[in-house]
Amino acid sequence: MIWVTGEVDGKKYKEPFSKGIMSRSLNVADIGIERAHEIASDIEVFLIENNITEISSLNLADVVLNHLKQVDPVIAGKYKNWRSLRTSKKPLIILIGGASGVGTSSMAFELANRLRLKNLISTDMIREVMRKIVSQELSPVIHKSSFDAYEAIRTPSIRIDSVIEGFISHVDVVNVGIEAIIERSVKEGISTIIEGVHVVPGFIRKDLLDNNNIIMFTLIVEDEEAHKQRFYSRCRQPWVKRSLDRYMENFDTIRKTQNFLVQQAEIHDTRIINNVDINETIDIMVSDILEEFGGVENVKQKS
Ligand SMILES: Nc1ncnc2c1ncn2[C@@H]1O[C@H](COP(=O)(O)OP(=O)(O)OP(=O)(O)O)[C@@H](O)[C@H]1O
Ligand SMILES: O=C(O)[C@@H](CO)OP(=O)(O)O
Repeated sequence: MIWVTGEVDGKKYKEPFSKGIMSRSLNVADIGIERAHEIASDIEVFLIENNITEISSLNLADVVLNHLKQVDPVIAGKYKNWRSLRTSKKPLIILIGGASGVGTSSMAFELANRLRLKNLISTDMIREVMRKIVSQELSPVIHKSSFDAYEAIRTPSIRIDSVIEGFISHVDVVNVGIEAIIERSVKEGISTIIEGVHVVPGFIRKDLLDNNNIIMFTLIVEDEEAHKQRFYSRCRQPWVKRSLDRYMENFDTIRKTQNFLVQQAEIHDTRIINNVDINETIDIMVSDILEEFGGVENVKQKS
């Protein structure tokens, strides 16, 4: 038996070496699960051949890194960035925005799984709480959806497009909750993913962005038909109660909000991902995160 020792919050731990745990950790570095299993097996063989029956997690990470440097320097760089990120004192805050139906919830869930992050918050849930606190009279827009909030605007529309006017008013209210979640996550030191239509480039307070490990992505579905299919696909899931008709009736305004999000992302230099292939979307986000916060070295894919 090989034992791995470590310390978390001042408490020492000792657990059996597990190839499964190591594979999941390697997979975060964008290695791919099959390759990760192979490398985990190689590491186990190395430990056995060197009669290592107990090793600290930090020394084990060095063993893995030295092995990866021989196997593939690009992967070694990604693993090094991931370790640097994992041991960072600052929590990682990931914000995933996108128009209704583009896949922010699904991608956030996949990313949380890949990065082994436990804190995942939907802006729809933040809005639901706010709807209980803020009355219809005080803020009619919060009681609507992002794409039909314009129907609740009381003040005369001063912008070119009332749909965007309504979207901005709606998001502005939910944004108070988003910033509160960011502040709490930073205060508690908990890495968090926040996802939903209310994550808009340029709407988050600059001091929050500048002082923390925060990265934002804007997901889109470029192709209109593919975007429509997302609503069909979601409504086929038995537990989904949201009616397909409502999204189809409002599809044009949903597309208008997507165009606005793209404009905002371009102005604020936010990564836009055309969310077509789940694995590609996740790989892009993981790669950006490792490069942005791994900090140790920029890892360029082999050409
Ligand atoms: N990259 C993808 N490829 C194929 N299907 C996807 C992809 N991403 C999401 N989907 C599917 O599209 C549907 C909508 O995804 P999801 O509910 O995550 O969208 P959303 O952006 O969270 O929507 P809303 O903001 O309205 O809740 C789901 O059925 C999901 O499985
Ligand atoms: O406001 C919206 O655009 C969507 C986002 O998920 O919420 P709902 O489906 O509740 O309208």
